[in-house]
Amino acid sequence: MSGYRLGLIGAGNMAEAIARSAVEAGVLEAGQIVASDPSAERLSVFEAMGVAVTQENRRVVGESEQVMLAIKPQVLEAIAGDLSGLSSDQVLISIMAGLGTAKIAAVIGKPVRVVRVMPNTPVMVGKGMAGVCVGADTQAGDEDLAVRLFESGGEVVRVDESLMDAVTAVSGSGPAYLFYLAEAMIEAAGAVGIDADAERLVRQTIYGSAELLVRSDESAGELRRRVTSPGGTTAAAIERLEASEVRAAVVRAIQAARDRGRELGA
Ligand SMILES: NC(=O)C1=CN([C@@H]2O[C@H](COP(=O)(O)OP(=O)(O)OC[C@H]3O[C@@H](n4cnc5c(N)ncnc54)[C@H](O)[C@@H]3O)[C@@H](O)[C@H]2O)C=CC1
Ligand SMILES: O=C(O)[C@@H]1CCC=N1
Repeated sequence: MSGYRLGLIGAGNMAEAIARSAVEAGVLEAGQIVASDPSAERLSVFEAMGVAVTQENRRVVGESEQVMLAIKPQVLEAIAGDLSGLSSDQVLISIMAGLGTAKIAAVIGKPVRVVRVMPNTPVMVGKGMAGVCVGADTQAGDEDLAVRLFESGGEVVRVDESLMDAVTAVSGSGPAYLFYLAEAMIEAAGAVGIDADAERLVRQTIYGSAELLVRSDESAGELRRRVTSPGGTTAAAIERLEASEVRAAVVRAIQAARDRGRELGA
């Protein structure tokens, strides 16, 4: 085995964000990473970072201490043969939604030391949230590199694997719910007559509110109540949201995401 510390199978958006934050934080040097992807365009992005690149997944498996699966879950079966060369010395880190550690080992066809991580896209700006769990065949400390990688791009919480689909639904998919809200607020700003400044008003409002939520010791509910003067403008809006059962819709949406994760892993 040659000297790569981390081999990335799949050089897409998440792999790029993870490699960039690891290199920027000094967890790994670019020269300690190799990435494989069928897309020459994606590989050129990694090459520009100083990462070694290849279109052969087998080379990544053969030359890396730890291998990260950053492909779509639907691609795993097609590349199972490429992963059959994994040895008992290697750790396999998976960021794929849905697929459990036992399922991954079953598809590969032998016991594998699988560490499962569910990150999210704010890792691109160093503000990610990742859930981490380990599979049955791991050894003490197998998750250490994964934890350091994802701590370099935000925060890490260790969870039981039974909760990974739930974590995926809450924080993995979570950024999309907030972007959806932003889209709706920008549309609404237009509907009440604001044109050029709509994006700016909404982006800064979400950014400032997120920072307030993170920095404050108060609950989200209390922060909301402080904006909501009795009989005022916010109360009028919240009454309409409650009447539209938006809170229940969010619960159902997160349950649907959790259930889709279970389906992907079945
Ligand atoms: N996008 C997100 O917000 C999050 C995604 N994930 C998980 O991360 C994984 C990757 O997602 P993204 O980076 O968003 O997708 P992406 O589509 O940007 O990256 C996937 C990459 O895999 C490559 N690929 C396709 N077939 C391949 C093969 N046979 N061998 C090697 N590479 C191959 C594609 O060319 C692509 O570059 C997924 O499993 C997803 O569930 C996890 C958390 C958040
Ligand atoms: O939508 C997905 O399946 C992936 C997993 C979490 C975020 N994106």
